Amino acid sequence: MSETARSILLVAACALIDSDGRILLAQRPEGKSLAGLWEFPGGKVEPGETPEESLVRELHEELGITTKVACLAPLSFASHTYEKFHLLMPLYVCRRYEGIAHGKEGQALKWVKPQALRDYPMPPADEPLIPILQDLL
Ligand SMILES: Nc1nc2c([nH]c(=O)n2[C@H]2C[C@H](O)[C@@H](COP(=O)(O)OP(=O)(O)OP(=O)(O)O)O2)c(=O)[nH]1
Repeated sequence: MSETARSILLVAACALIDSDGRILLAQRPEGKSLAGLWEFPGGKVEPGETPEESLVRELHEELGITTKVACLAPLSFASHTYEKFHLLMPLYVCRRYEGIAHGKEGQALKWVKPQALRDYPMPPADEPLIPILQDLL
């Protein structure tokens, strides 16, 4: 391994879609890395979890909504080198869930039309995912 070798960080993320075809973005809070940027809900996959199980858990913890592994459809992934790690982030689409999303950890949320995604600054890893979502929706 070279001196600059980074470990891979596996993060599962979700494009939650509402009945108007809008996508839910969450703002990263102050004090965290990439603070203020808008991201897809999700988080690190913990040991012993599948990415899908991790997302079902995170969506409940972060947004208070309930969904199922079977309601998560893989769409694409991000693969991006950050300074401290290499992010590998599968992106799922979820259209079937119960409850009303609210920022349970104090984070701002926004339902965004696909054409307006570029109005919300996102982490660099997410950039290539935008046209994929715009094509889908
Ligand atoms: N959930 C999510 N994370 C993303 C996206 N894009 C992106 O680069 N990330 C990065 C930010 C974090 O480094 C990591 C997700 O970590 P996390 O949400 O579980 O944990 P965290 O923010 O508390 O982590 P940290 O930065 O405090 O270490 O993935 C995205 O669209 N959604």
